Amino acid sequence: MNDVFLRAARGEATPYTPVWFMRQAGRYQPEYRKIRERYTLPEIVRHPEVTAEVTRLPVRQFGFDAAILFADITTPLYGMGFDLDIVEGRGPVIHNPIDTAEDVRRIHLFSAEAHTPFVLEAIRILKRELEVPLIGFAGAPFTLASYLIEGGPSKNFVKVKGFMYAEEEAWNLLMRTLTNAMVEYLSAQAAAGADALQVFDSWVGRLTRHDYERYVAPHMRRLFEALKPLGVPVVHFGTQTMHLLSPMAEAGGDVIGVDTTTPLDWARDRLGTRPVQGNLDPTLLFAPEPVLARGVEAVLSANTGRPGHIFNLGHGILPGTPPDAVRRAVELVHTLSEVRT
Ligand SMILES: Cc1c2[nH]c(c1CCC(=O)O)Cc1[nH]c(c(CCC(=O)O)c1C)Cc1[nH]c(c(CCC(=O)O)c1C)Cc1[nH]c(c(C)c1CCC(=O)O)C2
Repeated sequence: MNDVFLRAARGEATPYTPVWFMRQAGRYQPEYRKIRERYTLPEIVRHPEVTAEVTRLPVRQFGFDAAILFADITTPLYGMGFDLDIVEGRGPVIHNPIDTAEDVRRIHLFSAEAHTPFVLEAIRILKRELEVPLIGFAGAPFTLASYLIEGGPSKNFVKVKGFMYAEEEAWNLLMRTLTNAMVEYLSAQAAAGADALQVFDSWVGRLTRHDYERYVAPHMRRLFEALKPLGVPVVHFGTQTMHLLSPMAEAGGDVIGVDTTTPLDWARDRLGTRPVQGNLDPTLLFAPEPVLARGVEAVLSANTGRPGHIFNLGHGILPGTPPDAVRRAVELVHTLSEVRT
């Protein structure tokens, strides 16, 4: 197996910089769009063979050094009693959002075996066939709570923050409930064979540092503490989180995911030897080749040759990204990083 990704995640020196992209499987691929003509996203996830095929596709096509399990951060929410749809171009929409403390108490206890057996089966299939490490993942409690309380994607996060400020006790119960569910979900993924895990706290950067420390950090600390015995590296990722780098790193995660707005060298200087993942601007994949090459080079040099760098985008691949640019970006990371080490 190609274990360059896992070595970098442990902070070890590697012959070249490993690369994978968040949302590397998706609508920018004609092959994925073809599968989507027959299945909706939740249907793909409920068919382990189809999930395995969609997960493998970008690895085979573009030479990524890791695969990420095809699912969504909303996948475990159905079993917890939420009724939701994923609306194209918009994101998850919850038909029975959380409004009151009473709604929090009604959330069902999550069981990975009972509610997401198809996810575990897809992992087992993939582990038999993949030649690169498989990354399992889950949404972080704050990001999940933001969908559950807002009822869908949000711009200003007024409802979720309003609930957090006004109903602190119910908020903490919700965060504890989501933390326990995600520990159960991620532990089951690791037991099924996932080689690494990523926790997506995509929207946490919209909190002030003070609010993060009060309302989120204690739960994140408990989450990462509970994942430690699994013995697999865990990536902790958020976007627009430059002001949260220290408290997020302190909360946990073996690798810190750095988004586009946080300079990688600045992050590395503050994280010491802790491995980092990131942070090419996803829009550079729409740029002329020399501009893309310059962008890749800039990310590699911001890392200043230190071990423990996993190349990624600063956030997910955008719809409409040309597949050839993805292929070229992977090649550039491999060839340019090989020269430097
Ligand atoms: C916030 C979030 C979600 N989902 C996810 C996050 C965290 C990462 C991030 O911040 O980008 C995580 C996610 N979603 C998906 C994956 C699969 C694996 C991979 O990275 O290749 C992963 C890791 C599949 C998906 N999840 C979704 C798609 C879109 C495709 C489709 O409908 O086929 C895919 C491939 C739907 C989804 N699901 C969500 C959104 C905002 C959307 C996009 C809506 C749209 O643009 O139509 C919620």
